[in-house]
Amino acid sequence: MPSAPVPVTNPENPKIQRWDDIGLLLIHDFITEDEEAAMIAAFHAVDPRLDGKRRISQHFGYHFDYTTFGASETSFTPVPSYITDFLPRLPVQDYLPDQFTAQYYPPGAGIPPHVDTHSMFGEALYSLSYGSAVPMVFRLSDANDARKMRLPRRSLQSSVSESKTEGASGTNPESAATAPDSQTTMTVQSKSEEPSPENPSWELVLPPRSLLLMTGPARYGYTHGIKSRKTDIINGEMVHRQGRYSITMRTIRRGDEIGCNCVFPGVCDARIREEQSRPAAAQRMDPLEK
Ligand SMILES: O=C(O)CCC(=O)C(=O)O
Ligand SMILES: [Fe+2]
Repeated sequence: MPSAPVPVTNPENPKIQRWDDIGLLLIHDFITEDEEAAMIAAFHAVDPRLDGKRRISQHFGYHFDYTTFGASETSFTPVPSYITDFLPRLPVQDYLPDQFTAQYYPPGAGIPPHVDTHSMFGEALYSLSYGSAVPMVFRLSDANDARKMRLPRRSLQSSVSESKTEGASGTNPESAATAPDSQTTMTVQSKSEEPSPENPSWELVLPPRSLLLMTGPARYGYTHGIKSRKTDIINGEMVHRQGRYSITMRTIRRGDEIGCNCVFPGVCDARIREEQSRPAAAQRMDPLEK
């Protein structure tokens, strides 16, 4: 798989790498080793499991509501200080995240490629990595992703693959993979039946203690995911996966802010809702449906 496009590194601060054309920013050593150790201890004080096969998630702040696919206004878990302590260091300070998902990936676990919901969350989407490095796979979305995001949910459920492989779902992983009440390995088609993607995917290694910020195309038009596998090739060397942790941080949109007018309508939940509420004849004429 091709490696990531070459970033620009700020000579005054070599810890910061930017891919400005697609809206990605990676800050190395965003947290200290002491902070990392405290965060891992805090995670396992709540849930001691280390050796399962699946991701384990802990939610803080406003919870995700699986019926509205937005934030729940009634269900709130106080945000621990190990998170609030680093918020003043985030690169975007105009608005701060208020929804946090801490996840533990046992060695081998991944997350299907997806685009996080556009309409319900602000542009800045963060992933803080700790515990160990993992390659994140990015791919500019294509017509196949757009098609999959338009499949009725029931048909997604009924075509769940027997193979239990994680397939590209091009949707929010909260619905496809982490929802406690949904099947965590749901896939639309088995991999062998998948049409080849039009756009190449590439991997970006997320080192432990690094902060990834996705904005613009990286946030709205690219899918991101982590392959489920036991080994990775990192800097040309085969490395056995170790337990990895991440905190995904999002800012909930409320009231009039809910919606999206991005330039990636194919994978935009706001556009899909709009299309699907149009009369059937107008839907048939939609160029995305061709
Ligand atoms: O674990 C990560 O770094 C990313 C998780 C993710 O993509 C998500 O929760 O939407
Ligand atoms: Fe995501």
